[in-house]
Amino acid sequence: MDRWTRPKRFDRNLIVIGGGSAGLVTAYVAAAAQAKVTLVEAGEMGGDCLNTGCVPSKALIRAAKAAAEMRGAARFGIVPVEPVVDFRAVMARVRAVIDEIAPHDSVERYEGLGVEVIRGRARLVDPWTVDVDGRRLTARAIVLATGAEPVRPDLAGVEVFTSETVWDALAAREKPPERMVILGGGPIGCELAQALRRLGAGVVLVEAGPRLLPREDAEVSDLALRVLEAEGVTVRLGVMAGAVGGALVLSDGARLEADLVLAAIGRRARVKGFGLEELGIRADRVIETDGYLRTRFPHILVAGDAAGPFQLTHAGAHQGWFAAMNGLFGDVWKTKADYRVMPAVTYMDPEIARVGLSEAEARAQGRVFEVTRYGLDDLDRAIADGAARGFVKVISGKGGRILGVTVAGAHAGELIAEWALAMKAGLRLGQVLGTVHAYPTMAESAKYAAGIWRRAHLDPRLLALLRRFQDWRRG
Ligand SMILES: Cc1cc2nc3c(=O)[nH]c(=O)nc-3n(C[C@H](O)[C@H](O)[C@H](O)COP(=O)(O)OP(=O)(O)OC[C@H]3O[C@@H](n4cnc5c(N)ncnc54)[C@H](O)[C@@H]3O)c2cc1C
Ligand SMILES: NC(=O)c1ccc[n+]([C@@H]2O[C@H](COP(=O)([O-])OP(=O)(O)OC[C@H]3O[C@@H](n4cnc5c(N)ncnc54)[C@H](O)[C@@H]3O)[C@@H](O)[C@H]2O)c1
Repeated sequence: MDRWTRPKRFDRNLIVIGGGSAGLVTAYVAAAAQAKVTLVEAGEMGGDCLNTGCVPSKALIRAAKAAAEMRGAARFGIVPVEPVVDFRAVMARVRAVIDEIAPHDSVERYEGLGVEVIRGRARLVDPWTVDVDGRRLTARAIVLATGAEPVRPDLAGVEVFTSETVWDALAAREKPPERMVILGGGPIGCELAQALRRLGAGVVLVEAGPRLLPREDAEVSDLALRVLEAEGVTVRLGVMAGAVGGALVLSDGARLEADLVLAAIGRRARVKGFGLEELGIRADRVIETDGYLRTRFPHILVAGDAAGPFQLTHAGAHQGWFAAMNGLFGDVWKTKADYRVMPAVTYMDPEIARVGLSEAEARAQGRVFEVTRYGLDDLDRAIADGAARGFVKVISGKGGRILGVTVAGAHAGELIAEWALAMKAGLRLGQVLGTVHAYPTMAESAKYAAGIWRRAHLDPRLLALLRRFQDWRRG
């Protein structure tokens, strides 16, 4: 720190580098706190989520669902049809959805909220000064919200696309690829494998580890595998892809012909080329921070994918509040980023959603816990909807304290919100059970899961006593 002299005055309270979900929220929160804040974005406003991540993937998934419903209509007594997929029109809609959402993240919107937005590449010159294409700005605090980029596999001679480039490659095609290889069975790989398969692509999904979605419990991975295979995705587990003479060859010797190779093998923080090394700010897969999101300089903070560990849009937005507050007020008052209740959803069909601990995580942490399962094949609404597959799995502690919930099933991404609220509010399973849920809804699954937990905790002595009492009352 002694190498640099702190300016006596600053022209801004806060500079935010990066206009993705994390940077946008950071800037907005700072402006709401009446700070003079400047947001610098080198590429597209909205970052990864809007332009190459959540939004295009969810739009594609919706089109794929329409195709799957047409194929699967027989179970409703409707003659099924093989959909004619106009792939150009599908990709045009994906683009149109991005364009329709773009105003939410636009320069105009944020300027209206009191944020100064500068389009250009930012570089840290010293711990308080940012250079944007030759223009120097100073600020009391700086938030790095520079996001993450896809990890690229070492496949010499093979053209490999990533989530950053695959959308243009798909949009340029008349038809979905007949032979698509997707590397990586995480959320991106699983979501896109199913969606593109449903739209008519031939898909081989290659996962180096022994199961898909390795962050989830094994039964979730099994469900994802069964679903993908049933829909015609070829899943290869436990193999690595390599390149031999420009062709894709798996570690078991299988040679894969591919029209399009997509790597979805993880994402790492963007850390190069904007002055971090020169300031000695350490970074590997993410930029190193403390619990307050501060780097080794307490006034330089990080939010979003660049900070990790979640790499989710709403996690970045959540961190944005802490980064803005700790950046603006950290010298007098600071607060640790709170991750206890962080939902995550993989938008396969059925959706897979979790908040809090998985069973494996509870075990790894040495927690005393119990597992309650409720099968959605029992739920009236799920049966009526032809969606009677999946489960709710609750990890609970003493007295029904909710430690974590996984929901795998139709609308799981919506259902997890109730569990997130329950956890945030410190509600126990008994209170979920005591809440009236409308009939017939998928949300009733929460009440039924809580009911199973309750039944497992009934006191047999009290039941015996009650039985005797009722017998006595009959005379
Ligand atoms: C295919 C796919 C699907 C996804 N689906 C979901 C989902 O359904 N739900 C979910 O929660 N998450 C999802 N994600 C993850 C989500 O997109 C990211 O977690 C989120 O976008 C990260 O936001 P961020 O603000 O941290 O970074 P980014 O959105 O990457 O924003 C960083 C911004 O910083 C800019 N920048 C970088 N360096 C500089 C510099 N030196 N100067 C100026 N600007 C700079 C970049 O141009 C970029 O716009 C998905 C990701 C992918 C790839
Ligand atoms: N619905 C969502 O919330 C959503 C959707 C997409 C992405 N994301 C976020 O984006 C991030 C990145 O997603 P992702 O799916 O790219 O990464 P990931 O890290 O979640 O999964 C990558 C997978 O690739 C495997 N892998 C690694 N190297 C490999 C190789 N050489 N060959 C084959 N497999 C290999 C890993 O074992 C892992 O299963 C995630 O952290 C996730 O949080 C979220």
